[in-house]
Amino acid sequence: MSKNEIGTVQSPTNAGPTTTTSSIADQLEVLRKSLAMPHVPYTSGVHPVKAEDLVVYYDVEGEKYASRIDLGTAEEGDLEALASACQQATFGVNQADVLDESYRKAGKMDLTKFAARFDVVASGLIDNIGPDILQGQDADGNKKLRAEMYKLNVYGPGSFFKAHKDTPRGDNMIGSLVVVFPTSHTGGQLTLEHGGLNWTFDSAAELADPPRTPALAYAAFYSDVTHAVEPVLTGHRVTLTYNLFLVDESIRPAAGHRTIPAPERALEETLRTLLGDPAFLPAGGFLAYGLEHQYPMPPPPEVSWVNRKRQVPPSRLGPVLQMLKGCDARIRTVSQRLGLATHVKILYDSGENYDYDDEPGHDVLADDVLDTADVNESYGMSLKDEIERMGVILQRDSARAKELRDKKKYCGQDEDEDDNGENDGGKISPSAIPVHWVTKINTLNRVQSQYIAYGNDAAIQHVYGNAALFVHVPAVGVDIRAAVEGR
Ligand SMILES: O=C(O)CCC(=O)C(=O)O
Ligand SMILES: [Fe+2]
Repeated sequence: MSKNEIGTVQSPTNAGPTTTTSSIADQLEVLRKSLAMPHVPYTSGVHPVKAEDLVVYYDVEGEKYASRIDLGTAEEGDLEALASACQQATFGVNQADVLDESYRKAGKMDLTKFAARFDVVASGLIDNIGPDILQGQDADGNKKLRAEMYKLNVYGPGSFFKAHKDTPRGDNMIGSLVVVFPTSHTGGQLTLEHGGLNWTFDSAAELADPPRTPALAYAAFYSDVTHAVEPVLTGHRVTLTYNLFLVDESIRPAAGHRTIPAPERALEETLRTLLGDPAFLPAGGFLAYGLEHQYPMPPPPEVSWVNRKRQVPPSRLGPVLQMLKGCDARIRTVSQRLGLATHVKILYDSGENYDYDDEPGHDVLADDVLDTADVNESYGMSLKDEIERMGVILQRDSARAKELRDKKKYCGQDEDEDDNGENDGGKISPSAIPVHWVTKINTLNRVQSQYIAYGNDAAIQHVYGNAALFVHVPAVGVDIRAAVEGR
């Protein structure tokens, strides 16, 4: 089954904005209807994990050493051993733990008795369920979902848990998460009820068909959802349960109380000064930085054609921005604090594949690796023109022009003293974006694409680009600059 998302499974039959809502009353009605949309108060699915995530170490009463079970490969005998190391599960009634096998029949292990290798954060599960459970509450970056492991449970044949709501453990508890290991069993479905609607999550069936190991089944639901575990018919159903909390990041002593290290402070101060200077990029532009660290770079994107239009997928460089390290990360952190957007982009020199004197190129900035597979110079296409068409042209500041001059010298090309590389013989487009290169671009994060070059024979050649960090500086007068200037 594909992931079942809160709020998206049931489609509204009686709601949806109308096109001719003229009065406030009409608008309020639309609002009401949208609030009355049936809402699915849980999210569930199957989550792939690493094989070692299925290992659990556990205590056995009277034994000095822990036992180990691999729940990806465990056989009945192994599972029976785990079950017999459990205590009888209780449930909460009026703040007391009650043992009643007519209400709940299952084995439990407290946190002090076992260690599970599965990590709800590192496995990505918490990130997977987060958006469904948070429903945009994290939009301002302040709210986060935190999962606290609670118990390990074993439901052998005939085990069940009748309908209940979980005992809230703290004001900020928002729900529960159940993770079901892929041990072979039937029955043990989780049934859920909320607002008069019912759902069933058959984790055993989800895990078995098609068999997807190593994987875990999971269900996360809000605290006000009544739920039950149907009787297990065969085999053992082994689960980890977690309490889910909504934590307010803004009151954590994180960013606010962090002592800003001197290099970061210095960077921030300089940037502020620059932004406050009306002569600095008055019409806006970029501050550009060579990347200090290496990151995984994507291959050229899969471009498709629909109705003769090139369909370029969204840039895959966004994730790199989340992984920046060291100095690269510092640039982004500081820029972000000043309200400036940072991007990882690819810089191409559109003249790089040519003798520079014949075809002086431009610096071309692209949002992703370029797909030049359709460029065939023997059909009269020019790689240079195509690159310039696929990106935006940047001006070359004096630092960049010098760098190119040095490179040319190094490569043994004739150097024209008058050509400072900046204006490419006056041919640079007036719309070229001004850039200040703060640190030199390098080839640590090089990307390559193929094209067909025209020579004596048409031949496959490569075109290279290099990733760098670009901080967008708005024009003087834009709010961000005004705000920064005012400090
Ligand atoms: O195992 C499940 O699916 C749910 C367990 C449960 O409801 C609980 O432990 O409170
Ligand atoms: Fe429960």
